[in-house]
Amino acid sequence: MAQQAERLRRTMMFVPGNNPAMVKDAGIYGADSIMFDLEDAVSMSEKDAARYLVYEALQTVDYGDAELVVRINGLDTPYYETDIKIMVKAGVDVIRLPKVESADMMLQLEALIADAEKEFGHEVGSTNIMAAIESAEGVLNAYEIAKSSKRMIGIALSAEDYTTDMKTHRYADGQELLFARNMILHAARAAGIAAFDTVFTNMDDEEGFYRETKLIHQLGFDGKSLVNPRQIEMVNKVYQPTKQEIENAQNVVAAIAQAHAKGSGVISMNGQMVDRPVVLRAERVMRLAKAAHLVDEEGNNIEE
Ligand SMILES: CC(C)(COP(=O)(O)OP(=O)(O)OC[C@H]1O[C@@H](n2cnc3c(N)ncnc32)[C@H](O)[C@@H]1OP(=O)(O)O)[C@@H](O)C(=O)NCCC(=O)NCCSC(=O)C[C@@](O)(CC(=O)O)C(=O)O
Ligand SMILES: [Mg+2]
Repeated sequence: MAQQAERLRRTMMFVPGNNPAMVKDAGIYGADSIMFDLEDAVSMSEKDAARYLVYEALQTVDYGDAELVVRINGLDTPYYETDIKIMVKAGVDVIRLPKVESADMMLQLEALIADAEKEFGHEVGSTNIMAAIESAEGVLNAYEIAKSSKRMIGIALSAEDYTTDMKTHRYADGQELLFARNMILHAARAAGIAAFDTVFTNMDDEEGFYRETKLIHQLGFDGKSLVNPRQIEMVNKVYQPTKQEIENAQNVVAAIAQAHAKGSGVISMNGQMVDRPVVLRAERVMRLAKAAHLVDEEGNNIEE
């Protein structure tokens, strides 16, 4: 079972499952999660080929310590049952269900995954799941979806389909996504799972991508779905803690160590009581700093 809370998922990059070159090289770009797509990036005529290619790649290609996700086809298609079987057989880390509108859909997915885990001798419960919310109904049901299963690692906003459903489209200022982003964030946080923002599809608008990534980082999203490796570095930069944030986090971690050495649960720092949310925030800052190679495994600064 992939580490749920501790795992960083700043970048979850879509890789068209029917593109051999992209599937083979997907691991060289450093995305935290690689998401092989069997759904909307793959035409009807290529569905079997994509499934077979991803099945083979999951078992033969070395993707390093990236989390391996597959977006299967939706429950309203003839493909999803075979997608589930084959991806569980291949040992994928996470199955992402698109166009989710209810908790029942996640329970249906979970039952099919459990059957496949039993069939292929995998530990039942070892495959994580996540939901892509792509419609008004899905947004309104976000909380029930988020808490539908212990396997859930997160929920994601899929704004291309969502804005179509809302009879609008993507604008530069993102006002059309305000409600959906906040609903998905609050649902995920209330359910204790991760929240992922939507893809940004204009490859040439670096400024717009940076602005949108700064906004979703400020709102509290764990990360963003991506469509191109050129976007990875930008997201990692935005999620990189400042020197001051790292120093504060190092002080909190040192204060924890001192308190525990004295057998005390209460932590204080410069006379200020340090409570659980502060400790959790500091631990996340240290994980982000390690991922950005700013500190070593022990949390000590790495001189640039
Ligand atoms: C956009 C473009 C054609 C541009 O191609 P270009 O070739 O111009 O890109 P370049 O930058 O020139 O490529 C430089 C090098 O990177 C390689 N490379 C590029 N992209 C790569 C990649 N993704 N994975 C691995 N490798 C990659 C490329 O092969 C080259 O390798 P090499 O030749 O060896 O140098 C390409 O990126 C692409 O196809 N993206 C994936 C699109 C996709 O998956 N759409 C479906 C998911 S969204 C959706 O469904 C909506 C949603 O559902 C979303 C939700 O649910 O959240 C909703 O409703 O909102
Ligand atoms: Mg979509």
